[in-house]
Amino acid sequence: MATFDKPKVELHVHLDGAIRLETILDVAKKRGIKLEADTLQDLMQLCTVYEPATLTEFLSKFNHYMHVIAGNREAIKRVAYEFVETKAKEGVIYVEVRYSPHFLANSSVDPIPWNQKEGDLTPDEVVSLVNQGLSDGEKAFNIKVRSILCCMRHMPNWSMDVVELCKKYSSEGVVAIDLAGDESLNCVAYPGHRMAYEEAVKSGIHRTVHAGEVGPPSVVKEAVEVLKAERIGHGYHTIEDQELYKQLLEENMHFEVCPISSKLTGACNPDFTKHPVIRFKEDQANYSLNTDDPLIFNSTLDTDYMTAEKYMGFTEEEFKRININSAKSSFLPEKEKKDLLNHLFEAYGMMVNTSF
Ligand SMILES: O=c1[nH]cnc2c1ncn2[C@@H]1O[C@H](CO)[C@@H](O)[C@H]1O
Repeated sequence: MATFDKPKVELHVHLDGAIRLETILDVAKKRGIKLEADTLQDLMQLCTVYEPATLTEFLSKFNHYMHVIAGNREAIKRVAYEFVETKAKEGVIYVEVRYSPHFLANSSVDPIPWNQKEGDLTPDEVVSLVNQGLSDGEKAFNIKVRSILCCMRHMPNWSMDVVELCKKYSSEGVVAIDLAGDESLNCVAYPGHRMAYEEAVKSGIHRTVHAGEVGPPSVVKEAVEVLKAERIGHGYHTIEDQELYKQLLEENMHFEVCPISSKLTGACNPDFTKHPVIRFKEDQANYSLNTDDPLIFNSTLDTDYMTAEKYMGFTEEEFKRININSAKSSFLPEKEKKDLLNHLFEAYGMMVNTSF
């Protein structure tokens, strides 16, 4: 039985970090792509981070399989659909899933990623395909799914495209923009990212930013002050700047916490009993628990919850509280947010809060 066997909300998970190993093998076979591993076991060995590494080492894992899925319409739709099935099985009733449309394209993207040959799949069509897969999954597995499009830290020239895609596909479930990638390479957001986030503010596109995962509190500050982030991806290192942390607590900033990820990317002390989320919990901060990249961490949402329970003193009450906060901090419109909250209140045996 799951650690917290009740409906859950997940806000921080990468679609391309949540692909099934079986699917990678199967698509590679169908497309005639030679992989460095041809059994599930070997592929897992290749793609998984087992011991605490660095964010850069972790990000290099994507090199082993992204070329299999990228550029292939059927595979992209399939991955999105299967993702929804996985989340439904984990007891998630609402999930916001993120990815970089450029990383899955092989046309109208410079440079073409993963050493692919140029083809005719644009980032725009990638978003449309993912939307179809997610929407088919929503119907089949009866959960609600929305998506977030990622800008990449090292690719500021893609960011304006990303915000335009957010605008274009807002009626098809794209709810926000994100900035992901290697925070340890460059900490200050390039003008390309800043311009994209300014456009997001102007156009009413919601904003989250990976910040303070491995980087210093100044990256979090920049995310909030310059990029106008409404949520912070990870944000662990915020607590090293007490003044900033206090300010964000007062503003009820939402932190998207990913426990297992934070150990294996080297973002946090590998001793879970010293994890910053314990401080978040003590301060009754606004945060969620998430998987981030379950393929690479060989994890599930339950293993993240289990970790929180076993090493961080989480109780059923806290799990309920954070899921309610996650729903409140989701990027759904107010009416849908209320419906989601009511669903949770009912499932948790709580009074429906009409004052919200
Ligand atoms: O924990 C993380 N920190 C920063 N970037 C990440 C993390 N996990 C995945 N990605 C990056 O986001 C891209 C789009 O989904 C992934 O391809 C990966 O490069």
